[in-house]
Amino acid sequence: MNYVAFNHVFKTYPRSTKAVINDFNLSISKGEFIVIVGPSGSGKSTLLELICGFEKMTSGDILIEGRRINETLPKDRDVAMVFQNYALLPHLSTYENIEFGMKLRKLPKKQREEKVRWAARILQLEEYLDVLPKNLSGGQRQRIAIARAIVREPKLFLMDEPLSNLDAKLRESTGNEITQLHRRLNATTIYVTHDQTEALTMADRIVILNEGIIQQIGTPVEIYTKPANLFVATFIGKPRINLFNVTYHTHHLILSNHISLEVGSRFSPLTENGEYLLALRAEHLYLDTTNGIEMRIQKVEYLGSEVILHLQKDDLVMTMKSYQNLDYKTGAFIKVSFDLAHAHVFNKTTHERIELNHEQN
Ligand SMILES: Nc1ncnc2c1ncn2[C@@H]1O[C@H](COP(=O)(O)OP(=O)(O)OP(=O)(O)O)[C@@H](O)[C@H]1O
Repeated sequence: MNYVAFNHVFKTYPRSTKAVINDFNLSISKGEFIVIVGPSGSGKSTLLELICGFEKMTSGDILIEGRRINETLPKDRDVAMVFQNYALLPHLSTYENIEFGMKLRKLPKKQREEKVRWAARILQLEEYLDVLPKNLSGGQRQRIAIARAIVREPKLFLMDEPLSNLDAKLRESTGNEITQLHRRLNATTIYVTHDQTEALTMADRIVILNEGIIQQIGTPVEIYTKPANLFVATFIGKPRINLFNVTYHTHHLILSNHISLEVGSRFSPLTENGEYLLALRAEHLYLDTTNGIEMRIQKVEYLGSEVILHLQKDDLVMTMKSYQNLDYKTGAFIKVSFDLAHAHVFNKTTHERIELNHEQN
């Protein structure tokens, strides 16, 4: 049985004609960590509000353990939310903040204490139990918010950009803590972010949302290596995937500048003289002094273990990642070739992925 299920969920806000959530369908297994990622305004927060019950669906159903929760009051839905701004009570200590919800639910004092101590141990908050939130770091405050959620032992955890107020270093360590905590508690989680790196590093499965419409559902590897459409290909991956307008002609892809790339039978699903979008990630370009296209280095981004080169030849621009030679100079010329075994092709009008023959090169 699906642990959580969304069936044809729609949401249109009053006085609006556009669906902010448009036919959302998703089944989640118990213990899964689902990351919903999309740009600003894609409907991520709205979706969480529908799950909590803070907003009402226009149509559709949400089920938890097979039970329809459409009409269930927010307080009875058994979901716990962790917000980006922590939402801690400023006049209460760490201990009291973690305990607060249990007090409201009138749990016996002894049980409350056991749970606070358990959560504080897991989230390494034991030394801060008497401290007020204002005297703690952002990372510690977010850990209190998570502790407060886990003591509820809810059926479902919802996390709304919990790392977005933290600096880069804390974001990484708190992200790792959330992943480890999830493994330890096996808590079913829906985590919302606009950050594709968080999605790739944390998720069991990613749901990519744009303008309220699911673009793709898949594991991080599936999403990265087989983007379902142009939106997914360009939204996921850093630097942004290279895009080229191409025409397919007698086993060749013709780029702008009339550059012609010979391609094998892998590309045979393409129509003769058809126009397509070719997409290739920066790590799939390589130095090729014999047959490469000569490009000028416009900019060098040195990242320590790798370098990103911004290359140009007339109206052809692309980025290339290099891991071996890191000593490149702006203004120099290099010759590069494409590793077409990793290329993606999209329909120029619908932007949908076209499956190539994967076995052959
Ligand atoms: N209460 C509301 N009334 C009317 N429109 C709303 C309301 N809340 C959100 N919207 C609209 O719904 C769309 C989706 O907003 P939502 O906040 O869910 O997106 P989001 O992906 O969470 O964005 P962000 O990452 O910026 O928080 C936006 O166009 C927004 O303007």
